[in-house]
Amino acid sequence: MIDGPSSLQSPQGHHNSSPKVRRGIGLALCERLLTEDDQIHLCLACRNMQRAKAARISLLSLHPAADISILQVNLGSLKSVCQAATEVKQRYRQVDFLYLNAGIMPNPCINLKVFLSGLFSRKVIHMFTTGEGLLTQKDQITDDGLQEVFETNVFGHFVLIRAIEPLLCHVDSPSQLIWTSSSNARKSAFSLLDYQHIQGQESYSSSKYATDLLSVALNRHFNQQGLYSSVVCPGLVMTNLTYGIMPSLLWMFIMPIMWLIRIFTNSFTITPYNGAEALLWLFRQKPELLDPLLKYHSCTSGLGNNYVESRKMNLEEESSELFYQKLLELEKQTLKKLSESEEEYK
Ligand SMILES: NC(=O)C1=CN([C@@H]2O[C@H](COP(=O)(O)OP(=O)(O)OC[C@H]3O[C@@H](n4cnc5c(N)ncnc54)[C@H](OP(=O)(O)O)[C@@H]3O)[C@@H](O)[C@H]2O)C=CC1
Ligand SMILES: CC(C)CCC[C@@H](C)[C@H]1CC[C@H]2C3=CC[C@H]4[C@H](C)C(=O)CC[C@]4(C)[C@H]3CC[C@]12C
Repeated sequence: MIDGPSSLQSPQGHHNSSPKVRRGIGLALCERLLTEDDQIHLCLACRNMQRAKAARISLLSLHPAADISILQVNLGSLKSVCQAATEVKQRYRQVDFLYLNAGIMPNPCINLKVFLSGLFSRKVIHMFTTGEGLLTQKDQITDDGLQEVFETNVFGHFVLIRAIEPLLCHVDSPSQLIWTSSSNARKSAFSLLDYQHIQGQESYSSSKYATDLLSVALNRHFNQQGLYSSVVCPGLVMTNLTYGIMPSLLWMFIMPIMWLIRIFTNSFTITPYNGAEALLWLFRQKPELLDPLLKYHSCTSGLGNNYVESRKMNLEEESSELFYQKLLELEKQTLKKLSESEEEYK
């Protein structure tokens, strides 16, 4: 099951208005998974059913015999997540792989001062690899009263996992959670006291660090029950997310520079196909043999060859446990509030 695989839309964002299709990492992953094994059953969990249907049709055009179903879920709404979980429990007995791919970076803004000073510093490659300190976002509050980036990128996924736990936990045949995190995840952007990132302007960076912490905690709590979690960084990929940072024309303009930078960094994967490398690699691994403290990076060499590199995450296991406990508490509160408001509505 894969959430956030759709992203089929015209470059302007007007659905169905243009035949030009822009793929995200999720859809590229689906194509690569079906090429790897066309016997699998794929369930695409998307917020927009029209885009989900278009994604399904596009996958079927390449793999006509594939078994693909769709499911509606908006990770920014707890009600929708709970409804989706109920539907999953009705449809399936076991989920072998859950790709937690959906993610947002709303209203991004580039800090040109940081960019220019980074350009002439020794940290220039690090800056291009991680985007550290270069981007700020304007977050908003969802109907559940939570920060949108936190709910969409972290908490919605967490509630979904918890709600379908029985389908994921089978000691005799392990299941895998695979999160699309980022090298933009930064410890200093995250605080346990403000884990939703209400106060700062780097909600994306904070949410991806939260993802890394959560994955470590999930391994500690669920490995013995046959559930394993890993995090991936797809590298810098041209998708709706990056086209939200700068207009396509500007990206086109700086593309030759990016090809040049590719000689010095392996993180400019650029295409969704390349970006999905580590996600696909994890599909082939025995989860019991993976180190929970590693992040798996999709890499593309200057000559365009894809490979996977693992790097140790900058986190402490105690913080991951504290964060996990905070999420459990928040889940209890928010689900209680949700059921109370549904009772009231009846
Ligand atoms: N592109 C990059 O350079 C990098 C991306 N990533 C991560 O990769 C993942 C995929 O992003 P990418 O393919 O680049 O970008 P896209 O914007 O193309 O894909 C994001 C996906 O998430 C879905 N989504 C967003 N909000 C919700 C929601 N509330 N409920 C359900 N689904 C939702 C989108 O659905 P819809 O189709 O309806 O918009 C879309 O399918 C993200 O987690 C991102 O943070 C990490 C590092 C770098
Ligand atoms: C002003 C221009 C001429 C050039 C600006 C370039 C920047 C906009 C981009 C340079 C590096 C990019 C990024 C690096 C890491 C990505 C990370 C892995 C992710 O998850 C989301 C996107 C990135 C932060 C991405 C964003 C654009 C850059 C900062």
